[in-house]
Amino acid sequence: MAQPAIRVGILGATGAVGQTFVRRLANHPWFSIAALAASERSAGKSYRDAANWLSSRPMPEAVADMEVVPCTPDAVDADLVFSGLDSSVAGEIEADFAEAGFPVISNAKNYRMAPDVPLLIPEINPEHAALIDEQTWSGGGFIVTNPNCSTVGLVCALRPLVEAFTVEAVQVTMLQALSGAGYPGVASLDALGNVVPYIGGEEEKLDEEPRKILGTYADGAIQEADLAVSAQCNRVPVRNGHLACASVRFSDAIGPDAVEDAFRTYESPVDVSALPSAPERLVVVDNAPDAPQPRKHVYAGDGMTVTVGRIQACTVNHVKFVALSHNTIRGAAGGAILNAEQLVHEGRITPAVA
Ligand SMILES: NC(=O)C1=CN([C@@H]2O[C@H](COP(=O)(O)OP(=O)(O)OC[C@H]3O[C@@H](n4cnc5c(N)ncnc54)[C@H](OP(=O)(O)O)[C@@H]3O)[C@@H](O)[C@H]2O)C=CC1
Ligand SMILES: N[C@@H](CC(=O)OP(=O)(O)O)C(=O)O
Repeated sequence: MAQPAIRVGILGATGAVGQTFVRRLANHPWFSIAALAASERSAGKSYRDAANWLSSRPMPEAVADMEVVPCTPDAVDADLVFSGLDSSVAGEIEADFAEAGFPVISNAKNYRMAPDVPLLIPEINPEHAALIDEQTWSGGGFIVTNPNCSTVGLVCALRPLVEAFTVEAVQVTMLQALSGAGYPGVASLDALGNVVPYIGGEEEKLDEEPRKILGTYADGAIQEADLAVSAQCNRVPVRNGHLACASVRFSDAIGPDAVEDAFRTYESPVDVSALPSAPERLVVVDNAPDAPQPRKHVYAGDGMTVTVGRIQACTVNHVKFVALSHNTIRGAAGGAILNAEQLVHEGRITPAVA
């Protein structure tokens, strides 16, 4: 299907996540970048001067000379906005845009657990988008969020298991990349040759977000999944890629072969061929004894596929495995762009009529 051109704004465009939005939207087949917005510190400057460009690939020419505008609805002329805003300001600014009638596709944590806000992964819970109809912003806009970057990898691996079996409990140890802390992030003397077993607020998000994502939509609300998750989160000296070392307890004695089969046969409820950012497979299994590794596997499916390996029987729970996801692509900007594609595909976002 030929898609109309949708003009997008990026809130927080100068930040680490904002730059990933810029890179992945620069040549997008449906979306064109119409506005780059950031704080008053950046507004009025060219994007080239305002952004401390972090990627090893060059800044797209088409945005380098665009003027950065403030994060206010009257300064942004677009059909939708992506938000890579710092969470200390995202709550208020995203609300202003929703009030002004914008679809807000947010990567920030502020509204994820709000009862009327979808916490969306199209290949897992596309029906949760119906929560948009429960939102009551005066200007008719809405907010849709994507999960925390560690939650994403874990739930993509859990979804095939929840569909095939009854999952009772999950114990997960996360090894999280430095890029998750943004730039400049963790001090080099803390990061180098070290592991920091604390990421503020992260374990709580992993305990609660999966229950909403894997929950059931009915009559304008989500019934959370009955599933206990206990997480321990560590910052490790890796550039990109969050590794989840998980063990799962089922209601019955499910073994590793059945779990591997569930990963291999999982079919997304949406037609992924219709969505430009969707990978062919949400989850792939790699049975090499030393897979998955951030350096070798993090760009599976252009950073949108989760790689699972080390699937084994567990003597405490039933089965254990390791799942790797790209934290700033599937776990942030790539996931948000995929959400917007799904909402366009469903007809919930359309270009404004001039
Ligand atoms: N890094 C990652 O892997 C992940 C990050 N996230 C989340 O994404 C969000 C952004 O993270 P990250 O990109 O690392 O953060 P950065 O600090 O790199 O970027 C923050 C952005 O917010 C803008 N901003 C800050 N204050 C204001 C303000 N008062 N008004 C308008 N804009 C403002 C900044 O603009 P300026 O440059 O002008 O200051 C910048 O564009 C956070 O909510 C984070 O928790 C989520 C998942 C993964
Ligand atoms: N806390 C995550 C990144 C992040 O900002 O998460 P959230 O989107 O939930 O605020 C990490 O450190 O890897």
